Amino acid sequence: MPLSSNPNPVSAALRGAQQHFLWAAAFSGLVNLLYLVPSIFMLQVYDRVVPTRGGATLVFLIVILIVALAVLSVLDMARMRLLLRASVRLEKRAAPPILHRILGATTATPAERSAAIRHLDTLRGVLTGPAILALFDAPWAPIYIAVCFLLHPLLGGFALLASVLLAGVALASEQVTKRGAAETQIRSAAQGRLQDYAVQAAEVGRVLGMRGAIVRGHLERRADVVTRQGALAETSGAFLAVTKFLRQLFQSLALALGAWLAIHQSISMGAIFAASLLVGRALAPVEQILGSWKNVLSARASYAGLAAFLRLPDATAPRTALPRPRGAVTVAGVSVRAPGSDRMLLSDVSFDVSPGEIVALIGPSGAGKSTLLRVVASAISPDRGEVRIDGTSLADWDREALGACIGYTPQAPTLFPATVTANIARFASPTGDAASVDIEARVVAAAMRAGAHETIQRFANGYNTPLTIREAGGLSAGQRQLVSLSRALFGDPSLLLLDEPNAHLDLNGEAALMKTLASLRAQGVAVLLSTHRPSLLQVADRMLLVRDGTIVSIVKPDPDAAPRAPGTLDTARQGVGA
Ligand SMILES: Nc1ncnc2c1ncn2[C@@H]1O[C@H](COP(=O)(O)OP(=O)(O)OP(=O)(O)O)[C@@H](O)[C@H]1O
Repeated sequence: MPLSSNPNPVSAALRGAQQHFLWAAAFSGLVNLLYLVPSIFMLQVYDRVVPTRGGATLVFLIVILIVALAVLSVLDMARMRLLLRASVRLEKRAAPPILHRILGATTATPAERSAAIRHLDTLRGVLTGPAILALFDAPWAPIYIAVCFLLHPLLGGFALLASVLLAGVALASEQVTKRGAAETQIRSAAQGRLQDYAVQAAEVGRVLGMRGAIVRGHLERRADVVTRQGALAETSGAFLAVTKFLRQLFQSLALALGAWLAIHQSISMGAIFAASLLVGRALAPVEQILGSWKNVLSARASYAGLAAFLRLPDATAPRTALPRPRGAVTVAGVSVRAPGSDRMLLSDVSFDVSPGEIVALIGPSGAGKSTLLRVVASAISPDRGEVRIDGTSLADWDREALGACIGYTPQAPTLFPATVTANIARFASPTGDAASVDIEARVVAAAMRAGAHETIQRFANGYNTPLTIREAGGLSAGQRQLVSLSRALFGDPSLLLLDEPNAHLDLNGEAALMKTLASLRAQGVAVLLSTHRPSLLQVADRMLLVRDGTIVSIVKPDPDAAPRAPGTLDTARQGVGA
């Protein structure tokens, strides 16, 4: 499916479900016409059956009533089913591009990402909730008012006035609660995210005696949200109470007006009760809409939120297919600004990495090494400048195709809650037994190259060990790094981007990594890595010293120099920087 052909798949999906909405609207018209039947029944019973004592007429009227009410129920069910289908269609058409965008939009904040799918769920829920039925019923209120006019112009005028008054209350409610509802929703979502994070960080909080302070912070934010929600519920509750009061009053006043008109022999006895029923029916949608106004508001906010989210640039949108890259990297004048501020994390950085070359980024903490690697990996987009792979700008590569040829280990080895094999294979799905065997063989080969094979074999279920969401996947930091490295080497990448790949490795792991890097270089793989430990520099062809977001010098290691001992990187840095 073309994921980027339509910038807003939600509106496209809703437009695609137009037929369903049109039929639901048509059925609503019929349903609302049939709602008139009880009023007509009452009119006929009072005006025809009682005065004439016509038993046969009564039976006939009852049969008509039963048939009409049965048809009404069937139509009601049919329109509900149509709306259900529209919501399924929305899920099918909008969920895939939204999920792709959630993972693909490089400029989205975590809050925007997690809100996006919630917005879709809210919209889907509203499509099958009471609010939409009330919205479908509302346009038919004029029918009842028109019938009231047919009974007597005064009754019609009264029904019209009552509807306008109730609609006014609904509009006032919307105006008063709109801003508060949006603000409460934002604060409640932020509170939820902070709470989730605190759960993940509970261990550190407990050990460092921070629990009391963390709980206090949560309670303050919760109290704020609860107060706002309470105030909102109070306001909308008051509007709902006023609406209920007015509707009941208007319904009874309609009866009184009918009686007065009957006394003056302007209408029949039956019309008294029919008028009351009709006015009640005309006012019901207003009350229903007000009762589910919160849902209508959140649906509107969700639609706007999704539309804004879908306008964010998507680096992973499919592009024209290009041949498999050789891995030649060109970084040209790249600058990156800290999100939401003017602070430069990278300023006008330029360099290149050739196939078969190992380039190491070194420099003090916070210098910008990880940021640079993330830009080259296309995890974030630069504010200025560009990165080209084999001469083609990253923006023009198909990210899925390019990603399959890149090996990347982020600074924190992020693994997924799945088996070790699935993690290393990047969730590659076999389409037959042979393909399955092939994937397993490639997973083992990647793990062997990363020096992770023996370690993985010692896991409880070897390569089939499922990693969990909690407790860092159930692996030690070094084990996670080995699995992350294996994943980077899966699929014979032509470009390796390794952010401190040896930070948690023991001496054996580090030696295996150096051997693997040397052999990958011989195979023509381009490697860009960052490290604080000197050992990896022994295999580097060039070192770029990064400081304050710029490359301050480029150094080629002296092949005749004695191997550096651990801990001598700072001295080396000072040397290269001089
Ligand atoms: N998401 C972010 N928002 C704002 N500033 C950020 C963000 N990520 C990183 N930075 C800032 O960017 C600068 C460079 O960080 P980066 O992680 O690239 O440094 P590094 O050289 O990799 O450091 P280290 O060696 O400690 O890993 C730091 O000053 C950091 O505070």
